Amino acid sequence: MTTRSILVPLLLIAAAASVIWPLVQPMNGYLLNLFMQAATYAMAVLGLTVVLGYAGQISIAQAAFFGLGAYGVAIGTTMLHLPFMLALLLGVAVAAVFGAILGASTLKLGGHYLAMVTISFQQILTLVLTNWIGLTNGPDGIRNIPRPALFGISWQDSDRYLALCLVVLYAVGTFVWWLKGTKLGLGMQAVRDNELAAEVVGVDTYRVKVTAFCLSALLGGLGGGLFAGGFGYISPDQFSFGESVVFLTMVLLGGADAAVGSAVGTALLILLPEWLRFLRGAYLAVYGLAVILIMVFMPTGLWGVLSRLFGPPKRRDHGVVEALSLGDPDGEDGDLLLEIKGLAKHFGGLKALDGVDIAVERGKVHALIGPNGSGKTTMLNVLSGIYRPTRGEVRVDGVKVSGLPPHEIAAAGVGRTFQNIRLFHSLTVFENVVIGAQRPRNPAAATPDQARRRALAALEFVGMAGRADIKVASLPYGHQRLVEIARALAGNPTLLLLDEPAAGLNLTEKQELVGLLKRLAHHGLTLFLIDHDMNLVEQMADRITVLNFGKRIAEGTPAEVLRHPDVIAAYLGEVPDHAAA
Ligand SMILES: Nc1ncnc2c1ncn2[C@@H]1O[C@H](COP(=O)(O)OP(=O)(O)OP(=O)(O)O)[C@@H](O)[C@H]1O
Repeated sequence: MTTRSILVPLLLIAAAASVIWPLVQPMNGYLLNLFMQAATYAMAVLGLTVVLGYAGQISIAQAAFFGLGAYGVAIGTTMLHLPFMLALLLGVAVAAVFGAILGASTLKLGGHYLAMVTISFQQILTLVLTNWIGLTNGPDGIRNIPRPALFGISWQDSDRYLALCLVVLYAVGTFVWWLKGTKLGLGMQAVRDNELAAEVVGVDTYRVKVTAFCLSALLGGLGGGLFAGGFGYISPDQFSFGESVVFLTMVLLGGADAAVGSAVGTALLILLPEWLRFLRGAYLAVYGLAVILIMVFMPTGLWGVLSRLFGPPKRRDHGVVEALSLGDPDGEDGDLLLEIKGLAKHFGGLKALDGVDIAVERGKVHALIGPNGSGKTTMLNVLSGIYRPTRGEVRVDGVKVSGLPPHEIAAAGVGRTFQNIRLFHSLTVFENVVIGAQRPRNPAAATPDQARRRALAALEFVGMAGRADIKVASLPYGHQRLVEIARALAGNPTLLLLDEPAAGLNLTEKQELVGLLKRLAHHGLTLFLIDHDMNLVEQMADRITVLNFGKRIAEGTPAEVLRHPDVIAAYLGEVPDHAAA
């Protein structure tokens, strides 16, 4: 029996006991307040687990959303005379709508914009709560907020109301814990670990970030609404910038990427001031020092450290490994799969691609070569949607994809790997590949179960199924390269773009890679690859296109191209006679 298998029932028993306890043994007012605050705060902190822990987006306005929920309940019950549950719904909806507007308007920008905007929003909300006296009663706050009558039971009694809050908290905690393993949750973690790679494997990163932010605001609103009912009185100072920092500290202290971490962090930051009260004047300094020390020495939070003590998670039984279906069963070999016409990409005055035409037949291996800086990676970035072309058109299977965002190009069946491997480093090998399998419109993975089976089949194909439950960051470089290829294959691409797949591999690894690529070609998958290793290119390619200074200078079979005088000149840095003439 593992420590983990003991821990889960223990947590369940503790949760059930904490709900039953206030019902059978009334608590004194001090303890009730402490527990009420912890339970409602923990809901808001769980919201931060979603937005910060899972999706990696910094929000410093959780107290504002908590306040919106609280004022929703306060105004709804005392001024609009709505039933408590309707007022709670109102508060939660207002918080979620503000979350959606704020997220949708800032998350396109990326970087630290969200943090900056949330700080401003937090400050503005505090000002509105303080100064819009007609609605909020200003600094005096709102009193006599009632509690609900639900299921024919009155929850006026504080012990009962606490039990209700705890039930809601555990439901929220279970939801947040469950969310982590869902398609959406894995998408959030992919965004957090590597946003560009997430887009390229088909995650609509903008939608995922806005959803995470909106969910976080909603949970903040829910916590705030129940807080208002719990204390019966609210005022603007309870929802200030300082409180947002407290929420943020709670989630970081507990461990941002686990639901249990939020509970641990909240409990600690609410209890710590009580435990340190005997220090009187020195209390704040010791409190601050304790928080700083925990953060410095436990960057993954208290739960991160504790969960490591329980040992690595059990290896999961992923079931029977299926054979990986590859290629396009509906397509005819020899059809044009990829058509690139007059493609140009300019960076200011630099013409990285300058009117390139390439046609790739279905089921063939097409290589793109050229000296350094000739535009190869730019071509792959345009094909996968990372760059919008300046001019020209790209069609895959007859469908125009140029100008689409990367996740839509992935959905059209274009997979890719990167020269500098881009994996989701904090996830396991299996999770990385499942995210690949979950790309939109993947015919081989319509359900979560099919996606898992597809991921396992892809891992088996590249020889990594035995390492499925290992954290990808702990793998050697060559294996990480294989996982990246498996992630692309799991998405069932009709066209696979490989950006220097042999880069950084030793000789043995290169030979294994050639074997793998040959198996892919044998299965009829169309490959479009860049590599500097001419040996690999010659072994693999049916046709080669050569770029120089963003222009196509040659195309043909390997034998034709590698003898071409312009190609030899481009690689040797000479100007061919006819060009000089
Ligand atoms: N984002 C960018 N902004 C400005 N210039 C860029 C950008 N990306 C690429 N370039 C320029 O475009 C040209 C082509 O670069 P690219 O990386 O596509 O070449 P490459 O053939 O892949 O080179 P290598 O073989 O060294 O990887 C280079 O001059 C490069 O400096």
